[in-house]
Amino acid sequence: MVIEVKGLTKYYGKTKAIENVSFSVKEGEIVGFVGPNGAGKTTTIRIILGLLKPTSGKVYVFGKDVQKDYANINSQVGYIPGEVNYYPGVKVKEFLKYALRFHKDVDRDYFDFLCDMLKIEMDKKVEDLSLGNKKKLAIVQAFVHRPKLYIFDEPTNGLDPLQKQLYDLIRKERAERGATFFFSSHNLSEVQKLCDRVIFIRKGQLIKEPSEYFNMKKVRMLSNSNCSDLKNLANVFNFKEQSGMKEFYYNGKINNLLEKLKEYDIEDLIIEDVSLEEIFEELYKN
Ligand SMILES: Nc1ncnc2c1ncn2[C@@H]1O[C@H](COP(=O)(O)OP(=O)(O)OP(=O)(O)O)[C@@H](O)[C@H]1O
Repeated sequence: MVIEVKGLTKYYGKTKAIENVSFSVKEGEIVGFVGPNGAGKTTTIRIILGLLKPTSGKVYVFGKDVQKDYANINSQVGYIPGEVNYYPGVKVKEFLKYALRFHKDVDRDYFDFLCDMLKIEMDKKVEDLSLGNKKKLAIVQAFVHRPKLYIFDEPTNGLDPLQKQLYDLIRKERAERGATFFFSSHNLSEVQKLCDRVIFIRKGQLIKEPSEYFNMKKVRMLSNSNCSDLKNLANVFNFKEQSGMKEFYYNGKINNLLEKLKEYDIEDLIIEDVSLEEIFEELYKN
């Protein structure tokens, strides 16, 4: 395992931020960490990086305890924080020169490649950069030493054009070097495009086994039959009916559903995939 989080709990004074959070991330995986504002994503990420102490629980990165060994571990991690703040009065090129000094043996060709790809404007002052361009500097910082593990806290935050560039880089690093990625987002469609797996967090606790919802279908049918016993079919959720239009979610075997539907006189039927957003909303509602 590249990341192992075991029973993490963190209180800020009396405020409980996360409670008994456990999960792991394997080598070469791209894992999304998704939850609404205040769910506990940043807290979890900061503990994984050794920047915050948990109230209880343990985190192992590359098999090492982050509380004891974070300096060693962090040299193999690329991190993009949620908020990027830089010293004012410095030019981009000066800042990057300084940032590179933290790493041994930086591959200059790869550095040039990153700066070209992201169209970094070397002669601008850091404080004059737009938020998107500041984030680009954070991306260069995170990727330049080609670490084995990347941890990002809301890396693109609604910055659409940047998202594509970042995702291209992520795919390249995984394909060429088997790198591992763990990143938080509240944008589910963003995560859906890229991740092998998503871990959901809400009010400081993981939502168990959300993957079972990934095959959820939305069924809409027009029928004047009385279909109210559909509510009792296994794996039917949120059955709603308005005049002849019936709508529900279904999470079971399609054959079982079709078998049941034969009992009704149906004028029209649509069975479609449900977006992660919608699944998420349904999960949260319940
Ligand atoms: N330094 C702090 N002191 C007190 N409470 C805090 C502190 N940092 C976070 N919290 C609280 O802990 C909870 C989890 O916050 P956290 O920032 O980890 O969530 P998040 O999922 O990253 O949210 P967001 O997406 O809004 O950044 C929230 O209730 C937040 O108000």
